[in-house]
Amino acid sequence: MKLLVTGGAGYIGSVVSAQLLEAGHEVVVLDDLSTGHADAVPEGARLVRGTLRDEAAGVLEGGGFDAVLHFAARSLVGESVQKPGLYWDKNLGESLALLEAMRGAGVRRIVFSSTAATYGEPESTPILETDPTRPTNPYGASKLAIDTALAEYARLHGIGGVSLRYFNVAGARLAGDGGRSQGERHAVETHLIPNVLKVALGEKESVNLFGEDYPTPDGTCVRDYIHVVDLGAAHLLALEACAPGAHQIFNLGNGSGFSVRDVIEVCRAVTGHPVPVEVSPRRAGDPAVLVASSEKIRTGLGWKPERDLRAMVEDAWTFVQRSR
Ligand SMILES: NC(=O)c1ccc[n+]([C@@H]2O[C@H](COP(=O)([O-])OP(=O)(O)OC[C@H]3O[C@@H](n4cnc5c(N)ncnc54)[C@H](O)[C@@H]3O)[C@@H](O)[C@H]2O)c1
Ligand SMILES: O=c1ccn([C@@H]2O[C@H](COP(=O)(O)OP(=O)(O)O[C@H]3O[C@H](CO)[C@H](O)[C@H](O)[C@H]3O)[C@@H](O)[C@H]2O)c(=O)[nH]1
Repeated sequence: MKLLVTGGAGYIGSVVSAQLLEAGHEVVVLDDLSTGHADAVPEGARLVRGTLRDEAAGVLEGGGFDAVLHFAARSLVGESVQKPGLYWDKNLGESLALLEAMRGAGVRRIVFSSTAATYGEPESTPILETDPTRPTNPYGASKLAIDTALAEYARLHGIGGVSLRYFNVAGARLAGDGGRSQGERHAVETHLIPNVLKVALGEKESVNLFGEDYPTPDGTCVRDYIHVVDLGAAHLLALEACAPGAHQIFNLGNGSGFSVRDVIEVCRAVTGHPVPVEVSPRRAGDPAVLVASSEKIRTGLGWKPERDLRAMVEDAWTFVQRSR
């Protein structure tokens, strides 16, 4: 297939672009490089630099594209609380421009990066796709609005859409001899594992642990971590599953929860560094427990994660060491 990958210069989009190329697809990346890196775009993919609003229609029109994989977004929860307008504009507004561009060009399949943040504070665990969606911040609300728009474009314009609701994505794609590995390198890093690894690298003295008074076994937040390569495999299946006129939603997590202390322990074991911890107050808006039921994608699309938390930390650790 000929595919447009929005956000393909970012962490997840660059990994999935490499997997798509490996599977024999043709890839064009559209990215404004607001948080991505041109050199993360894998060899063999063409990069068009620009926003969805400015460039999507021009790229898609007459381009012979079969489908779009839509990763481009602003995704810092804290920033979204400070600047809700930016998140509505950049996430919902630019996604609507993309959907209109697809409609104009007759491209009918889209796989979209949705998020666990659409659920907000869950009522029960593990979270099912049918559970209530009550986002607690503008980031999650803007992503939920895009899911809703996709359902309308499916119903009214015959688009085939799949929303994948990622839980906590981690790890890296390590390339073989001479190839370029891809992983997380955000200028503003809020995610737990890369922040712990910065301590192991000696770039930070200690890791902040945001809250140890949660109603969880060790008092720290519990999350469901998924390896970025397993996540990518789900995109290939989702692409095949796009059916005109239907919008489907699947959770994407490994289905087991690890506390912040568990994660730090695994990082200590992998790096051999003691990783000092500084306990700080809770981070605003963090739910105590977020664990996915991934039954629907396992039975519906035959997806199965193959990599555990230790593999995620090992690959992220190899990546950051190679990137120094
Ligand atoms: N990382 C996670 O754990 C996680 C969890 C849930 C959902 N997601 C979603 O997955 C997607 C990818 O996340 P990531 O961690 O790779 O983020 P990232 O910031 O590394 O990648 C996003 C990419 O999109 C580009 N971009 C942003 N806005 C754009 C626009 N309007 N036009 C063109 N390009 C634009 C950026 O330059 C960047 O390259 C996002 O949609 C995010 O919301 C990520
Ligand atoms: O330096 C840090 C960073 C994080 N944490 C804690 O570690 C856990 C995981 O935090 P991350 O920032 O790594 O991930 P989140 O669970 O906050 O975020 C993930 O889920 C969100 C939905 O809730 C969004 O989808 C987001 O993009 C995705 O990365 C949280 O309890 C957080 O408080 C720390 O203690 N110290």
